[in-house]
Amino acid sequence: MEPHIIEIRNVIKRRKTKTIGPIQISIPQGYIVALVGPNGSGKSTLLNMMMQTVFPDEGEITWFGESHPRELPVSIRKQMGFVPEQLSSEEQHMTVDEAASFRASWYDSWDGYFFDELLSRFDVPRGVKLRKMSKGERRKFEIAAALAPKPKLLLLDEPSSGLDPFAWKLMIDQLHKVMKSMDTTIVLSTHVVDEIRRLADYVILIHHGKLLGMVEKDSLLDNWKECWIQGDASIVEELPGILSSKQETANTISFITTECLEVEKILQSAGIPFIRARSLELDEVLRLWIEGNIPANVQN
Ligand SMILES: Nc1ncnc2c1ncn2[C@@H]1O[C@H](COP(=O)(O)OP(=O)(O)OP(=O)(O)O)[C@@H](O)[C@H]1O
Repeated sequence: MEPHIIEIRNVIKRRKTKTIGPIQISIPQGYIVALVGPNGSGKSTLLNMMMQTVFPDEGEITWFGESHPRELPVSIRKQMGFVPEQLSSEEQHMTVDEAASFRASWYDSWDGYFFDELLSRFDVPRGVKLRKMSKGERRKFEIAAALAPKPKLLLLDEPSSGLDPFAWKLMIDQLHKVMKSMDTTIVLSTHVVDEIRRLADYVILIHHGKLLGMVEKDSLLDNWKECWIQGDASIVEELPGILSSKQETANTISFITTECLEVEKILQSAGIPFIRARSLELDEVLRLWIEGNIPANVQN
């Protein structure tokens, strides 16, 4: 069985206006997992519970196979990096160099050369206090500082918020690099479809605090397709995962399926070729999933 770096079992967090959970997820080691969902769905709350800056009201979380319901030991925290939604208040009054030496003293694995290289590639001014920086500059500092200790587990809350396109591309490249070279597991919340497409191995979808499931991104893109074949509605009625269909011409019908790989096999054995097939865009898939259409191979 694949090792899991974090396991979340029946976790519930009650907020004033919303309950997040119950949530049950296992994050596989060495992958990038995108946490996706509309505003207020509970992504930041979940990341904060994974970092133990928020405690669940019910359920259990294990890190590297260990449960620490009261306090995460320093030895575990040192293996984790976190870019929260908001910059921590104590660092706001520090310059980049002060904040970096504060973090370097805490993380044994801090790689100062890597940090310096990232800062210069991101073009972050060093002598300025963090609170006086632009939103994007601060974000770039935070990403560089989270990557510098090369953590085993990296939690990123909307990391690209405020980044310009050049910094965004650099961030994507660096996350790939760290993941590959250090076998780092990355969990990131995002609203950016291109970020999910470029980075994620798995997608977790949350809506109104409820977990809708976790699925391999490639399986979503390979299976959720719009297809055109020769035939009529009677053929489509027999196919799995059909969400909708439309008679395009007298003998051409188009349909959307969530199980294209299976559909392809069935049509092949019936000798019916695809005229054309196109993968749905990720945002279309996520919308249809939120509307209650469950992907094949979903884990929940
Ligand atoms: N500290 C808090 N106290 C009370 N309610 C909170 C608190 N933090 C979050 N909430 C509520 O919990 C719900 C989930 O919020 P959360 O920030 O986790 O969502 P999100 O998915 O990260 O949203 P966004 O995409 O807008 O960042 C929201 O309804 C929010 O109002």
